[in-house]
Order: sequence, then structure tokens, then C-alpha cells
Amino acid sequence: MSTMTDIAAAARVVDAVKVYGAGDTEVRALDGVSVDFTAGRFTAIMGPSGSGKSTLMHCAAGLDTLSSGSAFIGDTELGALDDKRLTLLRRDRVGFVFQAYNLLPTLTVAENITLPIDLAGGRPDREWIDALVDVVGLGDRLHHRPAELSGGQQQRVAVARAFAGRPDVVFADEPTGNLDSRAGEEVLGLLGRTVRQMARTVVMVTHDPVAAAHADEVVFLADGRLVDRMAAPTADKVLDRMKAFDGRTGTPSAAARAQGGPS
Ligand SMILES: Nc1ncnc2c1ncn2[C@@H]1O[C@H](COP(=O)(O)OP(=O)(O)OP(=O)(O)O)[C@@H](O)[C@H]1O
Repeated sequence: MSTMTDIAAAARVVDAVKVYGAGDTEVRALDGVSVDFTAGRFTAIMGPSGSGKSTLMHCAAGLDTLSSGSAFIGDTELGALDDKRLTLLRRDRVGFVFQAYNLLPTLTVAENITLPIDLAGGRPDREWIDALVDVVGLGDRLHHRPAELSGGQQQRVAVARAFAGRPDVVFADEPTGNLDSRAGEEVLGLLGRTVRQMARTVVMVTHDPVAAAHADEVVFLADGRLVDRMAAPTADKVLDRMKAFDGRTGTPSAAARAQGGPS
């Protein structure tokens, strides 16, 4: 398990290439990406549509395999695992939050949160789960069913579920895509608090500069390549950087590079 004091990467990819199709229809969704997702930090992945954000997340999380290069969760290289071990690694060491909340409608909030642990035959750590429930602010909803909750509340349950087994890293793919801006802000604030107060690691794919501004760092992809990183992002700085990408080549302008870095 990772702690705040680790300088190690919770997840990383090295020379990651992902090719879909072949011949005339070949697409290089990832074209030699190397990136570390530092333990104890909240990282956002941004870039134009089709730049490879979801592909990077899926390959880093072991949901998809690379064409070449390697992906690691902690020190474990995913390409070295057979299907069964990869499934166990995803279950035990990785958490997921998707745009659709994917809660089970027949289970209560409390049961949804501990479902992955129950399915794995584990015993939930009560103290940890109680602390999580506190952070997500759902203490008075634990015995409700998902249909009795707002979208924002359902996504907060999904966030608690993702962290319930204390995974090394939680990957979030457009977690606020279905939410209005207020509910989205709550979920993003919650992800940020969980990282900072509970020493967790989050990697989030987003289109939204306001969402990316909740992260500690933003990595920018364009045309399947890592083209920039920004520490201490603000929505304005992220928006400016996105505007500076040439839509076709993904190359940031010199002006954009000059204003980069933390403010
Ligand atoms: N299963 C697939 N088969 C063929 N091509 C794919 C597949 N998945 C993704 N691609 C292609 O790979 C490239 C990268 O896609 P990806 O979904 O990773 O980008 P993205 O940055 O997440 O895009 P968006 O912001 O629109 O969700 C795109 O050109 C896409 O069309």
C-alpha cells in the first residue's frame, strides 16, 4: 500500500504504444508515452478528443493491453500477468470510477460500498469504511437504495466504493460527465479530499479544465503523445494550454510553453 511519504509511482507506463486496427485503418492511439502517476497525488489526464486519454487510462489500469511498452501498478508489470492474476490485481489494487455510476440498484448504499470487498471474500475494515463514509458525507443515506439518491450522491457512493479496499490507485474516467456543475464540484472536491486527507492516489481523465484544476498535476496528451505537464493547475491555465494545442499536430506553441509551470 502506498503512503504520502512514498515518492514511488503508484502506476506508470513506459514507452507505451497502442495500435488499433491494421493497414489503412491503423490508429496509433498511444505513440510512445512514458508517464509516472505519483503515489499520494491527484493527476488529471487532458487532451483533445481522440488524443488517447481513455486508451492511456485503460492500459495503465489493466483494462486493456499495450501493443508494446510496459504498464506497472506499483512494481507489478501488467504484461507479465496471466488473465487470472490481472483480474485479481484489478480487484485488489485498483479502484474505478466511471461516468455511469454502475451501482447495483437492489443493494443499499452501505452494501454497494463494500460490494467489491464482499465479492473478494474479504472483511471490510470498519474504521476505514466509516472514515470514507464520513468524507463522502453519506452517513445518513447508508440504508437507502441508489434510486433514492441524486446523481451526485450516487457518484459519491461510487467514489467510496472505489476506495473501499484501499487500492494503490483509483482511476476515474470523466467522473463528472453526467453531473451538473454543482454536483460535479462536490465529487471533484471529494476526490481531492480523499487524496489529501486519506493519502490516496487518483488518476482522472477529463475534458473539463475546471475539473482538471482540482488535480495536483495535469498531463497533456495530443495525438497519442505526452506533450506537457502542469503542476498546480488552475482552470484558466489549463484552458489556455488546451487552446494552445494545434488541433492536428498537438504541438503546443512556444508562447504556451513559456507560460507553463506552477504559478
Ligand atoms: N477499440 C478501438 N478500435 C479502434 N480505434 C480506437 C479504439 N479505441 C480508440 N480508438 C482510437 O484511438 C484514438 C484514441 O482514442 P481515445 O478514446 O483513447 O481518445 P480520448 O482522448 O479518450 O478521446 P475522447 O476525449 O474523445 O474520449 C482515437 O483515434 C480513437 O478513434
